[in-house]
Amino acid sequence: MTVSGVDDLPERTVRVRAPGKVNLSLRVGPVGSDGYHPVSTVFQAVSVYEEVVARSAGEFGVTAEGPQAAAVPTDDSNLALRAARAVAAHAGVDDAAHLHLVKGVPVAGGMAGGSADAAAALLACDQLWGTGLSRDELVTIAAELGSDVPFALVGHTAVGTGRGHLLTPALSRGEFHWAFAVQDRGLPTAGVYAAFDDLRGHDAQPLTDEHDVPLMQALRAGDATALGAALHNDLEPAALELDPGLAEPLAVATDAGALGVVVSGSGPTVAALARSRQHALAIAAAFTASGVADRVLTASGPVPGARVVGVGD
Ligand SMILES: C[C@](O)(CO)[C@H](O)COP(=O)(O)OP(=O)(O)OC[C@H]1O[C@@H](n2ccc(N)nc2=O)[C@H](O)[C@@H]1O
Ligand SMILES: Nc1ncnc2c1ncn2[C@@H]1O[C@H](COP(=O)(O)OP(=O)(O)OP(=O)(O)O)[C@@H](O)[C@H]1O
Repeated sequence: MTVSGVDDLPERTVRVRAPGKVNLSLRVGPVGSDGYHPVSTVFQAVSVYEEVVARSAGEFGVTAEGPQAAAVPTDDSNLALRAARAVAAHAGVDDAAHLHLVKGVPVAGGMAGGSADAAAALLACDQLWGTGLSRDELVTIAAELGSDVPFALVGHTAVGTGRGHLLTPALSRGEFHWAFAVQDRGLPTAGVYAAFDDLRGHDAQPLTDEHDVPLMQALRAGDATALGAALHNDLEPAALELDPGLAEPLAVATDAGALGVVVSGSGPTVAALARSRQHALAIAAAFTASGVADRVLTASGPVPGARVVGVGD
């Protein structure tokens, strides 16, 4: 309801939804002097969501709900809180906000759940405080928070270069269906990159973009079979080195007829590409029946990036 004379006031509660991601391809070059690895990656946003509810408050704070909420830090290291503070600092806002996170994306699962929280918090606080930051300003702040945060803002399908933060939208036709094997145990992203260095050492090849031509063609054609054959993750051997049990969900998905199966990002979530929504449910059932996942999810992609889904008192 709008009350005459106060409709210019910033709203007191803003709800934003942001998606998790799968790296359809993730190619990693030799580590740079800044400790980061150059990557060439193709992101797809999938219909597994984080929701952030931001409301005006006397001081900054964060709470979380969801199956793995206990694993989410509520101190200043929380990425959503850091995003809110970054908006306040950037726009010179004196207000604070409380953020409530409804977590649907696995925590420390390689699907960028914390990054989705950060992207959602950026958008929510911008709206809450009426700071009116441009898309470019939001993307710049996002890249300072983490390599995966810009993609959670943008969504759909995109090629990521640099640390993964420099995005170019990519064409994709139709809808792809996924089943995910989720583990309660997480894998630390920095640890997986370090294991990659140990395995590849100085043999990591400089990046070229020629490897992903078949994958990009498959996306443009909406060809799930070709996409399945083109899935690739340079971090997968490192994730398997740290968590050898991941071989099991990879094998179960293959046996269940997945078109392709890959560790998602830095893992440990395993992503299986299915022929249809029904087939995704069947692969998820196979994960459950064989006891190789603590939890299963099914989803489709691509989907849009962070979006305001509710504003109120
Ligand atoms: C594995 C991916 O999810 C694939 O999209 C990303 O590369 C990780 O992105 P992220 O979780 O947003 O990672 P950040 O928070 O930026 O970095 C966490 C740590 O991962 C390592 N890191 C991250 C990105 C990158 N291109 N090279 C790296 O070596 C660094 O040790 C860094 O300190
Ligand atoms: N809002 C948040 N939600 C979850 N974890 C957070 C959050 N903020 C900070 N963290 C910390 O970051 C770590 C990684 O969390 P996240 O769920 O983003 O991992 P991820 O999905 O593997 O990330 P990525 O795929 O981007 O590498 C967690 O273990 C936790 O300590």
